[in-house]
Amino acid sequence: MHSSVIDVENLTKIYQDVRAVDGINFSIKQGQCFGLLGPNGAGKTTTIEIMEGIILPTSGQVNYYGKPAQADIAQQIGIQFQHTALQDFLTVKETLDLFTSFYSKTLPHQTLIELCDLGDFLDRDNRLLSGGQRQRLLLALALINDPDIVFLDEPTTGLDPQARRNFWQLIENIKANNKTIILTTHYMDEAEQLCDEVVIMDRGKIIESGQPHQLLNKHFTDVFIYLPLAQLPVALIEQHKWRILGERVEIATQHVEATLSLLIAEQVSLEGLHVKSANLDDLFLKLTGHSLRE
Ligand SMILES: Nc1ncnc2c1ncn2[C@@H]1O[C@H](COP(=O)(O)OP(=O)(O)OP(=O)(O)O)[C@@H](O)[C@H]1O
Repeated sequence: MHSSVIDVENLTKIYQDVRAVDGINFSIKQGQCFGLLGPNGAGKTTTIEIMEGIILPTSGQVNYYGKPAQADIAQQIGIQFQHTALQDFLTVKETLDLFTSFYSKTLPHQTLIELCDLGDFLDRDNRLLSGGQRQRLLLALALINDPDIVFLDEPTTGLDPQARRNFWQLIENIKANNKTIILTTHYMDEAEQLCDEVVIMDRGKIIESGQPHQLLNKHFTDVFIYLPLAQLPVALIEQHKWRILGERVEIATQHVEATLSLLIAEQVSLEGLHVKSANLDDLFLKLTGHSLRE
């Protein structure tokens, strides 16, 4: 059996003078949540639309289970698009009925309702759904044909923090069913929470790839300790990199325990102390020199 579900090989897409995707390669394994990250215009949507068979590449190819994707790939995958128009004047339940009629093989409605937590608003008109409810319905529609591979294109953009976290739980539920998930997102906390592996794209190229925590360990050795400025620990700053940020001092250390022990030995108050490791936002900034949300 072929070990990866999807192999993207030397994929390139050129629009007039724009190399939207520029010779990228990656593989996705069964059951992984795979993140495609990058700023606006990096080439993420173009890449997943080629993978979904919606647009053709200029060169290169996408293999599913070791073979070039066939024309009927849409029947085997599930897609949650960024901007799906839902039919007005239909309820959530009627929308499930409508989409069920498009496929020969479908999941029972009760399974979809439980998996995507639709029970509270089944009889509500699509136009009256909150942002989070709408995304949950769109997720159910992406799962309706019980696909093994699910594409989620920025599924939590525009949701409030609570709705985002609720949605993450649904994605975890889908992962637990051994589905392979391809996720694009602007939110680095989301990628860190959900993705087993990520590729970071910029200007059509992959600039880094791997497991989020491996990437962070590879690129960052320092952990940051923050203290109120009034507690500026003189003994400590002699031995560490540090800088003042407004009302706080930031101390960089590679040995958190030793640094904290030193603080305690110096009888520095730990009131208001905060410890932070680098995250994928920091990594992106380091790799590209600009922030992901610019
Ligand atoms: N149909 C098209 N014709 C011409 N240029 C295009 C077309 N589609 C995309 N592009 C260009 O290709 C580049 C990559 O776009 P793409 O939408 O894939 O980026 P993205 O990473 O998905 O961005 P976003 O996060 O904003 O969705 C951009 O410079 C974009 O302007």
